[in-house]
Amino acid sequence: MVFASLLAVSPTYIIRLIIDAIVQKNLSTNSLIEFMLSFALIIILSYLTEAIWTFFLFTGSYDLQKELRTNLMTHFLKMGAPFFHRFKTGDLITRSTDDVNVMGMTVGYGLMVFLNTSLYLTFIILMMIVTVSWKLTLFALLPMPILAYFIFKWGTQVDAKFTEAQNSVSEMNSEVLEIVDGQRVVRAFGLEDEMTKKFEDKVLKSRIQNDIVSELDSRFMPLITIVLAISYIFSFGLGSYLVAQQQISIGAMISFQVYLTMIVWPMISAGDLVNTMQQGAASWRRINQVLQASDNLELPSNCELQHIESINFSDFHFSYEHNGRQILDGINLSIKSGQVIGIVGKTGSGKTTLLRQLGHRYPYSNELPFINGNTITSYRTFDLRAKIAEVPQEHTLFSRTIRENLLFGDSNATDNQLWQALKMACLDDDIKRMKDGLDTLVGEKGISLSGGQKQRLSLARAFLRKSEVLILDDALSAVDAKTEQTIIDNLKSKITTKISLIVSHRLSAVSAADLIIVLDEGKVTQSGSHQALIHKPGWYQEQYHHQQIKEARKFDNHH
Ligand SMILES: Nc1ncnc2c1ncn2[C@@H]1O[C@H](COP(=O)(O)OP(=O)(O)OP(=O)(O)O)[C@@H](O)[C@H]1O
Repeated sequence: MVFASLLAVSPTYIIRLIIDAIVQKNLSTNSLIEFMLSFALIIILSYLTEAIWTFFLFTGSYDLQKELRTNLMTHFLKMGAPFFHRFKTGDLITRSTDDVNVMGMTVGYGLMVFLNTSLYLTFIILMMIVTVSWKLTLFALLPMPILAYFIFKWGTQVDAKFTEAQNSVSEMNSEVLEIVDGQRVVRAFGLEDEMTKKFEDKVLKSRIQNDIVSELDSRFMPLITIVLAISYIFSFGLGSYLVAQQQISIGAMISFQVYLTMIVWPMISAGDLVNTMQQGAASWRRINQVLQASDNLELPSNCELQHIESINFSDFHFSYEHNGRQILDGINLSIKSGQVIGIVGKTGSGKTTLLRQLGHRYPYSNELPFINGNTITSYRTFDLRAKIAEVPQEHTLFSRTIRENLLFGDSNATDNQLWQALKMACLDDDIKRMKDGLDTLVGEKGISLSGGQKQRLSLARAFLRKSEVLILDDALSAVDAKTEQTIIDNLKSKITTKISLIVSHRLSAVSAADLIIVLDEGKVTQSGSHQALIHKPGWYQEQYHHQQIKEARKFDNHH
């Protein structure tokens, strides 16, 4: 790098030697050829040294990008729900792509410009002082502090404005994801124009923010040109005077002007560098903000959880936000190994929340659930999650084959085991009918499967997990009553899971449970077996009659 900068400033010195030789009339053909050959050698060496160090610098920048992206992904995979409430998906995508690119640019291009500019400038100024005149150099550099002042002033503004611009890109990306994700609803409700308008507003906002950054950026170059023009005038005046006074040669004076011309590029780069560095600082803060963010679920406990024998909730309260509305309000529930528990109740009564908190999805409020008589937090979170298989309301399927989706449940499962799980979830016949069988691609989020098929695939995946606790959160809502019954029977007879928790709006799904609890506004209002509950006045009985009438009507309509 030092060598490259030295090479870059040396041709001007050769020019000076040639001019002085011409003026002194002692330029021989041989020395002219020597000068020319030196020029050629310098050009070749300059090319080689620059190419080599630029390559290494940019390789380093790509390494940094790789490292950052891997760190971000590892962090995302460790984080729980509160983290994803704080950062939207579009925002996380922007930070792991755009901001990482800016960081790479800062380290690669920025460092290159920084080293190049500072070394190059130092050498040019040294050459001005040593080979021409320190007085002339000082005089020529007098206007530079003005430049430094403005570069610093505008540079700090770039940081703030670029952060805003990146935030607006994050917002825009989140909007794209949401619209693409919900495009069916958008079309079904005829909201295309409205959504387009909303999106245009976001794009416009992002554009305005980026325009502000560009406007700040565009101020640097004209200022540098003006400051350098002043330097030219100063140095030309004093330079001519020094030549007239015979203090410096004409060659020295001309080479000084060439040095000044050479300063233009590093000065412009310096302006650009400030801009790049400020953008890099803003992006680094945005990346670091995500890397430092926690979901507040990390616990110091190190106790190994070997088996789950019992689960207890004792006067358990919970709210999502600190001091927020009580979602679970004094739950008492004892579950023993071998039991199937049904959880029913009005929508929004806290069923999903209760199941989530069994897996420590959100930070606990005050009380903690107990596993085997010990507080849940005394066990390693990893162990706890490994023992629980969950089929949530909103199933997640990956844009891969049916086989690959199933293997998420157990990566070592044989095809035979996959078929067994599919059979238990009553999906085997559907898959057999598909041309590619287990190798059928399910499309993004399982788009090529029906609602019921998606549910049953998630179910089969959970069956493969060989967990000790199986949670079905309204996981059978999209299958017909007969299939539902077969699945529930399989669950009771064929699956080795010790504890099953079934949330359902259809009472038939929980009728075979050992214990059913009815939740209402976070409280257990009724509990008992299906038989006991249908004979007790209350929500369960009302719901049972209501659903029976509905089933009877459906039956009549069919016949
Ligand atoms: N992540 C969350 N942050 C804040 N509040 C939430 C969150 N999830 C659910 N809630 C609130 O908690 C309450 C209980 O929701 P929950 O999903 O547990 O009910 P549910 O009984 O499972 O409902 P459904 O039968 O409709 O699925 C609701 O009022 C809901 O608005």
